[in-house]
Amino acid sequence: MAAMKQADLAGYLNFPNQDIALRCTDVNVDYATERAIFDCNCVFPKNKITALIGPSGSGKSTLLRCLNRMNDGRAQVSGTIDYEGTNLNDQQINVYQLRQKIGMLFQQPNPFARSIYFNLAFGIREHQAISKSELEQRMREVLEMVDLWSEISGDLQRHANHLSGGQQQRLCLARTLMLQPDILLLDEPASALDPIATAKIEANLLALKKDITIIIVTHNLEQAARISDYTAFFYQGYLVEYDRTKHLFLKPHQKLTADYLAGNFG
Ligand SMILES: Nc1ncnc2c1ncn2[C@@H]1O[C@H](COP(=O)(O)OP(=O)(O)OP(=O)(O)O)[C@@H](O)[C@H]1O
Repeated sequence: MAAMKQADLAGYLNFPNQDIALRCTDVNVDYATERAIFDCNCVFPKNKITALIGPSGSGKSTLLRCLNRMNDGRAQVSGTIDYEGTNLNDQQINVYQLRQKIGMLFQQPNPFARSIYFNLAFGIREHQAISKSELEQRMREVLEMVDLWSEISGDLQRHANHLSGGQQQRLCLARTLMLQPDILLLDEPASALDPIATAKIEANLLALKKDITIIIVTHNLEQAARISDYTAFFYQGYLVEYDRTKHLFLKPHQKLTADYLAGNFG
């Protein structure tokens, strides 16, 4: 299989830099025993939601993890990942600072086993000097963004483990937002949640994209169709097709994409 033809991608790769949050050029990722991403060229437009879809093992999470250096120590990444004129694959990059700007949310909610207050305060206090009143103002703002403020009646001392799974995931989202990221990477953030909790996370993401670029790995094709602006379809480590979501879902160019969307394999 060959990587998606440059001609098919040309329109997107030519997006002007000011509209692009991240641009991958010739990215390859090697684990000790296998290559997981082959010659990936793609862009992630600013203030849009891009979904990464594809069958299990197609490389979606591997590529996502390249975008904030989560593959360090586990895989060899080559190629360029341009973020604001810097190659974030450059070993000189301060990864700690990078992850403030490019935050990540995982499949399982993973709050610290402490209060909501601690969860929200911890990261930002590590990164910057902030007064108590500013801190608490920002806590309220992010909890409102994820619709948790009213649900917890403003009780920041409540233990995070006493929240429902969906509330814990929204708390983790709020924790990431405390650092005011430019980009959010989400690896199946709703797959452990029920439909109501999933709908709340999706509504949060749609509201957040006015300020933040969002890249989401999802197995849920309906979710990708509902919330994303662009979709990238991966198969066996290759980017097979990338397009506006409605085009890719309604009129895929590649037979492989059409077969996957039709449920012929997965
Ligand atoms: N830490 C690792 N060490 C070695 N190989 C790995 C590692 N993580 C992933 N792989 C391999 O890389 C390939 C891509 O895996 P990846 O998890 O990126 O796929 P995926 O599309 O996200 O799959 P899923 O949808 O099941 O999460 C697979 O063949 C997988 O076995």
